[in-house]
Amino acid sequence: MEKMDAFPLTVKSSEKQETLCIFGTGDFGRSLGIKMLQCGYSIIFGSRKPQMSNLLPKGAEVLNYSEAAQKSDVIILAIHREHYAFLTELTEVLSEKILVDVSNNLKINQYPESNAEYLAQLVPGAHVVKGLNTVSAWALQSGALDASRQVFICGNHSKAKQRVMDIVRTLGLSPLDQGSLMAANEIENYPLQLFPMWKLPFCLSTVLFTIFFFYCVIREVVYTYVYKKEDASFRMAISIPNRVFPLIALTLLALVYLPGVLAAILQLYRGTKYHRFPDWLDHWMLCRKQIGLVALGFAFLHVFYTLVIPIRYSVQWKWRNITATQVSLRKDNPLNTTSAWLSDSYLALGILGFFLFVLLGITSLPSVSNMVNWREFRFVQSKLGYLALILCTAHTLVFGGKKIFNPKSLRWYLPPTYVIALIIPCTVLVIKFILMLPCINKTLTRIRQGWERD
Ligand SMILES: Cc1cc2nc3c(=O)[nH]c(=O)nc-3n(C[C@H](O)[C@H](O)[C@H](O)COP(=O)(O)OP(=O)(O)OC[C@H]3O[C@@H](n4cnc5c(N)ncnc54)[C@H](O)[C@@H]3O)c2cc1C
Ligand SMILES: NC(=O)C1=CN([C@@H]2O[C@H](COP(=O)(O)OP(=O)(O)OC[C@H]3O[C@@H](n4cnc5c(N)ncnc54)[C@H](OP(=O)(O)O)[C@@H]3O)[C@@H](O)[C@H]2O)C=CC1
Ligand code: HEM
Ligand SMILES: [Fe+3]
Repeated sequence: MEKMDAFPLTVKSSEKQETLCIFGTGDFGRSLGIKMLQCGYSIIFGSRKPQMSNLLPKGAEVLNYSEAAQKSDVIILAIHREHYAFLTELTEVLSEKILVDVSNNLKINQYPESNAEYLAQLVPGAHVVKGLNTVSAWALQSGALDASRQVFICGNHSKAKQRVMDIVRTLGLSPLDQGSLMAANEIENYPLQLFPMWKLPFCLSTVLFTIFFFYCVIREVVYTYVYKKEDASFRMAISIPNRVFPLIALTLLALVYLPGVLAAILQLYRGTKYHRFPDWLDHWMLCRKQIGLVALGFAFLHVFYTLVIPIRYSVQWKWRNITATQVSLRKDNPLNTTSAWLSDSYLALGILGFFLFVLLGITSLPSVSNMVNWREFRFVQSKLGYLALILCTAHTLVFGGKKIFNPKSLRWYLPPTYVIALIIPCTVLVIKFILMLPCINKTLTRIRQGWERD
């Protein structure tokens, strides 16, 4: 029985002794060679100085470029684009071979054409396939492929592409076919991007934080010092952040839903949905998820900063003083039911708004969004998202209460932060409300179904 089990295995592994050729004995060539040897391929390196090459994996053969190329019909070029020129001398040997371009550049759009297209021009007889540029030499060697196992592949020759995708799969990675060599440019730019969708929300919150932090310092620390000669600088640790964080959370949440209403206005104005949106609106629409998640982060900060209010020394000191004063003056202080109602309502609105906010965050996790269909996802993201925006806006409105319109709350003409926090959310909600009026909504729906004015 044992022999029967072992038999098919040996056949399979001997079948797999496919020979692959790697040009270049640098970091990437070596790491790839080791990985491929481990996966059962036999490897032949091509090098300028085959005798000089040490540090190469055991079991690999090293020849000069032209000899190595003859040994295999798949050649992986682990060479920088700048050094491709010598390949023109090898056109004859390389004709009809599969050339895998793994190269990256230092900058986005560094050259007019992609490296892979340049290679295809240099060696017209070969089948060029782009791929593997998104895995790092280090990750291949250490086996720590935690970041991403996806490998984008493109090429004009479909058999060549299939062959490379099989190799990628054997290495334990997941190939993703991106189409013809025209996609190479995008594949080469991909590893050069640093969180492109997170840039806007990140910059936006940094700018908002800086501006409003200083705004509050002026209103609450400098103003207090000038008029009351009191040092309120300790407010910079908790009180002021707890004005700025919710302000950013609410503003960013409104900015998630603002592009949707702007798009609707634009569609109504143009009377068609078949015109492209301007680039800025397009980009804004595409990073709404990221803006929303950053907003959620700030909402969490607000909630945690709010939780510690009762245990802060300055707050306890204030309460003790009020109590002591009341005792010494023998003044009693009956419960004001209206204040109790207002205070409880704004807290309840905040908690419910936060709950929906978190729900939105949870449904954006891939494992959750994969479980719901498109309609359900839109329902949560759009309807419940608006509800979250309404609740959070109401939370702030009720918290501000009558003070919002009271000129006494201005300090040096500067309104309190909650007034500023309400501007964009209220604008979005008012426009959304107008867009939902039956006559406007009907036209919008028709436009979105393809109807055109005139
Ligand atoms: C915490 C959090 C997490 C988030 N996670 C995600 C996420 O994972 N993924 C994500 O995409 N967004 C996410 N967002 C962003 C946001 O919730 C969604 O973009 C939301 O769908 C925007 O709602 P909207 O009503 O403005 O949608 P819009 O896309 O503006 O749509 C408005 C209405 O118009 C219709 N419509 C729009 N365009 C067309 C068209 N071309 N043709 C026909 N009908 C059209 C829609 O059906 C909809 O009824 C998240 C937000 C937050 C706060
Ligand atoms: N390092 C990484 O993590 C990754 C690298 N890549 C890509 O892989 C390719 C190789 O990268 P890497 O291994 O890091 O680079 P190295 O500089 O370490 O290696 C390049 C190799 O190219 C060969 N070569 C051929 N002609 C020349 C020449 N004229 N001048 C210099 N070298 C030449 C050399 O091999 P020999 O001496 O044997 O001839 C050299 O070792 C690049 O295109 C890179 O963008 C892609 C993904 C990740
Ligand atoms: C568990 C949920 C929440 C609780 C308990 C809560 C509680 C509070 C409290 C106590 C204040 C008053 C702070 C002060 O006295 O300085 C406040 C203010 C505020 N909250 Fe919340 N909140 C919650 C969720 C949210 C959410 C989700 C948002 C918006 C996205 C939000 C936006 C605001 C805003 C804008 C202010 C005004 C800040 C200022 O200018 O002083 N809150 N909240
Ligand atoms: Fe061919």
